[in-house]
Amino acid sequence: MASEPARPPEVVCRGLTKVFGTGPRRVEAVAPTDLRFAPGSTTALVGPSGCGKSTLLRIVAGLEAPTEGSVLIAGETPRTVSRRGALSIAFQDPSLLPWRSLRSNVALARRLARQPADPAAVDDLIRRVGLAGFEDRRPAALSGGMRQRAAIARCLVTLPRLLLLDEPFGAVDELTRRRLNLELPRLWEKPGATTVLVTHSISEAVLLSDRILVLSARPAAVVADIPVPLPRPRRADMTDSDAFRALERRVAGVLFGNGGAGHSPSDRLAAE
Ligand SMILES: Nc1ncnc2c1ncn2[C@@H]1O[C@H](COP(=O)(O)OP(=O)(O)OP(=O)(O)O)[C@@H](O)[C@H]1O
Repeated sequence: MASEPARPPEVVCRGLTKVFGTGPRRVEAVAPTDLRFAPGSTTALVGPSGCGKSTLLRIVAGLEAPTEGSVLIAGETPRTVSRRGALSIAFQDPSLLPWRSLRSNVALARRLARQPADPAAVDDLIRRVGLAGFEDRRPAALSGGMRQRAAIARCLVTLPRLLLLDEPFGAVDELTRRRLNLELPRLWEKPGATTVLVTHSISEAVLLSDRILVLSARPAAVVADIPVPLPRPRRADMTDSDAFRALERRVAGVLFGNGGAGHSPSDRLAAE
């Protein structure tokens, strides 16, 4: 990649709240919340379905205004950081432009971030996500797992300092998901981005993160802040270790309130 990336930022959220609608349609999505994400760390947000995880992530991304409170990314607003491509967000639905090739979809991210074209960086990233040879294919000619890789490549091509991932591997089968969980984090861990990830999978949260924030049912509030002191890079065999299993049980215990008994760690968090 051409230029040396800047240091990953600290993210500070103060007194965030989010209320949608008014009167009978009023939905309180985020309770007053203070959050701090350390530079270069990966934090997973887990919580019951509909609790406000995506809303929180969208506020950090500047896509949604908080009702109250503020987000500062190394002292700047999300919009300022986003405008120069230093913040990227990936959604469960990769939303690639269907009429453009894979290469053109990835290259477009740099143009939108007003960064100079860098065809070599685009092709390098496509190769690193395992899609070499598919550069000229349109999204419809790629599998679901390939589209998710493409979306990650599109996110990373601007060298974001803050990476926000909303269920980025949610739409692929379990086997592909496990492979992507092991392969793709290396791409953003090496250059060092501050990363916040929303996931429904407890084992994915443990595998990917340095810290897991467990959120309550709506409105989202942090009910547990759990460090994940497993060495990096994470490897497939770690998921069988006692330390890994103990972390899964701890997260499940907070989520399900019974020590995690009766729930497999890969349970989708469907409780409302
Ligand atoms: N634009 C909106 N207008 C009104 N209500 C909204 C809007 N966006 C989200 N909500 C509501 O806010 C609440 C939190 O939604 P959010 O998508 O943040 O939850 P989530 O935890 O990410 O859910 P899931 O785990 O199912 O993806 C939900 O009740 C949702 O219906």
